[in-house]
Amino acid sequence: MTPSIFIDGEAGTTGLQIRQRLELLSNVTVRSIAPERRKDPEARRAMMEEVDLVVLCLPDDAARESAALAASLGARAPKLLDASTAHRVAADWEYGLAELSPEQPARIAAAARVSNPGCYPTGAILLLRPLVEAGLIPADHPISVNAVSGYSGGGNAMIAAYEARTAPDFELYGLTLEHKHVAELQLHAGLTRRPIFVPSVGDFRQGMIDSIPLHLDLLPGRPDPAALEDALRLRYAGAEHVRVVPAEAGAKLEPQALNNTNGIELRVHGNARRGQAVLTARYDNLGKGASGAAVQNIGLMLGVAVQTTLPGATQQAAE
Ligand SMILES: NC(=O)C1=CN([C@@H]2O[C@H](COP(=O)(O)OP(=O)(O)OC[C@H]3O[C@@H](n4cnc5c(N)ncnc54)[C@H](OP(=O)(O)O)[C@@H]3O)[C@@H](O)[C@H]2O)C=CC1
Ligand SMILES: CC(=O)N[C@@H](CCC(=O)OP(=O)(O)O)C(=O)O
Repeated sequence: MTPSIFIDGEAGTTGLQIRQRLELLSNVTVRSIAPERRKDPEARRAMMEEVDLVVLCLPDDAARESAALAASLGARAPKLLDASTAHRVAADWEYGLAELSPEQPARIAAAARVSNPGCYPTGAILLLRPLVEAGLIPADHPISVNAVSGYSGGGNAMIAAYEARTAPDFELYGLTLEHKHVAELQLHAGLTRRPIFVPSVGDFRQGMIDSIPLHLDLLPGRPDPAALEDALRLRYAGAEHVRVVPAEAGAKLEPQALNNTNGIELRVHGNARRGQAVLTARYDNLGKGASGAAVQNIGLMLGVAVQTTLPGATQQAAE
């Protein structure tokens, strides 16, 4: 029998994108409840009892409630994949970033509860963790992450505001330095010092860039940009969805090139003479930043082959 999946919150931005990707597969069945009962705990609990895996695409509090509903089923509880921020630093949930380490795919496959990574932390963690592990960046180094997202990152409410033309063309936010992604970014990048994180959102639907400036003369051994790029290349050799791309001199970077794919491009833009570098990660906030990664995790958790890119997406070398 093909494994079955219930998406709790399937009408939301992330839920819809996961559903679109799962509809391409013949080796899983997606089950739904009547739209008018989507917030009814009894209907959700009954559906949870019948499926192999539940994907939570809900606001954080609703995700916690839904996880508790599933736990109340005891031995009949399905596997859970949570797309919200609620469980990303919880010790009893596995972190669903398959490229976190060579062991992570097997850990995700074996876990009953997996939290899907946040959109912004995905790029920053993939850039920083290998460099911290290689000793090129000390764990307590002061790190700043600047990022820009398409407006779909703010879910249905932000999409409606941009489409009604009532939102600004571009704005910085998170300026209290308390953004919900910082704890996750710090933990999974392996940093002991809390990074500064400055997100921003612009008038385009989807696409994301994280960028991390570095003064190379403050790093141990004063590495040149090529040493950073080599470490990333070594770490992601053979990774299906991560591509380390040489930065071209004078190149510009726009955020939408990988939209609807599950790919991510990492670059080291360096100036050896100035002893400076900027690390960048470019991806789709709804792809590798959310639903693409979720479907990748579903494949691992259910042991089935999946397609993580939407049809019609520009085929990227990263895929
Ligand atoms: N957008 C993005 O780029 C990303 C979002 N996420 C995460 O995914 C989660 C969902 O976000 P997103 O899809 O953007 O949000 P949306 O606002 O687009 O969708 C949320 C969905 O959840 C439903 N919902 C809300 N409360 C309940 C409840 N108590 N019971 C059942 N359903 C409920 C909403 O229904 P209704 O509208 O009727 O209230 C809506 O359909 C969030 O935790 C977010 O952090 C993760 C990665 C990226
Ligand atoms: C533009 C925008 O508002 N983005 C959201 C992040 C997206 C999100 O909530 O998703 P995850 O935590 O699940 O990745 C924010 O900054 O809160």
